[in-house]
Amino acid sequence: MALDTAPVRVGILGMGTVGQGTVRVLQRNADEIRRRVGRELRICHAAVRKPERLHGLELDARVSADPWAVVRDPDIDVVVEVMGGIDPARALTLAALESGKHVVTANKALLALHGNEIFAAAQARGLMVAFEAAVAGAIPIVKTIREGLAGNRIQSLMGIINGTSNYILTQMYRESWDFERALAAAQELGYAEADPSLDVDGGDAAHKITLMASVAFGIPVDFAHCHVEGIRHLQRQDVAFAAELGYRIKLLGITRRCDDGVELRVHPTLIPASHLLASVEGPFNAILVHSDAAGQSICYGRGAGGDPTASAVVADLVDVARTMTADPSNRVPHLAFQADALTALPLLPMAAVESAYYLRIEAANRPGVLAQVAAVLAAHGVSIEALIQRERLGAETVPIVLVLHRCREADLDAALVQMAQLPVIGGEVLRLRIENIDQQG
Ligand SMILES: NC(=O)C1=CN([C@@H]2O[C@H](COP(=O)(O)OP(=O)(O)OC[C@H]3O[C@@H](n4cnc5c(N)ncnc54)[C@H](OP(=O)(O)O)[C@@H]3O)[C@@H](O)[C@H]2O)C=CC1
Ligand SMILES: N[C@@H](CCO)C(=O)O
Repeated sequence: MALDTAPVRVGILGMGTVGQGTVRVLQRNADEIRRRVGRELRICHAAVRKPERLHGLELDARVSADPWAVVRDPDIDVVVEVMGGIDPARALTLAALESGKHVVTANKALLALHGNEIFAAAQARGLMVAFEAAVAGAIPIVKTIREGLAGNRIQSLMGIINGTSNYILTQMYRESWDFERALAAAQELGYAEADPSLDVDGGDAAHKITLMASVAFGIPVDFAHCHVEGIRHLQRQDVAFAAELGYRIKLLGITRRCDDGVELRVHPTLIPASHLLASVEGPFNAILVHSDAAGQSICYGRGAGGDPTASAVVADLVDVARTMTADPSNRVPHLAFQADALTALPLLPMAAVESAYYLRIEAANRPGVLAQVAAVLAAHGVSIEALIQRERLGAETVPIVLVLHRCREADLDAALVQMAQLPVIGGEVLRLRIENIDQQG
């Protein structure tokens, strides 16, 4: 059969960081891409709300202020959605599919919340929704899981998947900055989302781990059951105590297949300082995959930025261009498993999770306190592995840091409720989870 050599006609929604990066990469590598695909990927129509922000980018395409003009353009084969947000991105994506266009998107929030609806609409029409750029920027983790590890039973994924929070935690460790100063620097450097609470409160990482869990385990997208904690409440002293104990604190997205279902969670986590993930610093991302045949694999790279994210957008465009004329049933399924083989495994509540823990307790500076704390923990079957207590001469309260052996989170929850009632405990107890990565799957 002769190869179709007509240009693939691309419409693009949004011309910000990722949109401009996509145009740059398509222009810079046009020859290389054409050699790979056998045809040109041509941006024919772009939705640009503020042309003055294009910084001299030359766009040889029709330009409309209204994104609907791109979606309704009958001369477009693929729509790239890099506007972000839910509305109108959701309606535009569904309308693009309705009118027979494939979609490439970097919008993790949209897919984490509305992915099931969007993938079903695409499936019903034999169209592709490609989303490599939505997870960990340049790192081809979706392709790795969906295709490279397709022969494996995947057991767990654990990733540093938010560059902003990783940069903040790195600066808190390396420079002893407090959270606020590190966040301001991350914003200045352009790592943070338009709304940085998505980065520092864990929402962005939760969107990404939710999508990865679906691709790894063949489950529908279920953001509502993802447990999410961010890093706002961490203090410099926690980063320092963790280092003293031989750990680094990272905001991790974790998903793990267990006997009773699937764990899906994002929270700051202590990991051994000697583990490869601990050395992932600044805005970089890395994902550790445990699978039965391959064992452990790590993917590392730039999780954000115009050109790195465009790398993933363009790779998706190449995939779409290569298979748009193929029988849809012969394409790689959106979520790695055939749509009728997705299984809604139960997503486990945090109470059912087992973990080791770090506790920081602000306690009265007087004898007998430790004994009371230990007694409460023991009453709930929770045992202490290590302890740091600093003398502060004359101070009313002192921090006590405990490392706890693995226990069920429900047991620790019950112990913390009881501990909060001890008159010697001042303020909230900080609880962080510890993943001793090398020792568990
Ligand atoms: N930046 C990054 O490193 C990464 C981003 N992503 C995702 O990529 C997407 C885009 O992010 P990014 O490029 O950083 O965002 P930007 O804010 O830089 O760009 C978004 C662009 O879309 C435009 N836009 C938004 N709404 C509309 C609308 N209704 N009509 C027309 N134009 C509109 C904006 O215009 P205006 O300027 O007028 O508001 C802006 O030019 C998001 O989903 C993000 O989560 C994914 C991975 C990495
Ligand atoms: N704000 C995100 C961009 C990439 O999704 C981050 O910091 O990782």
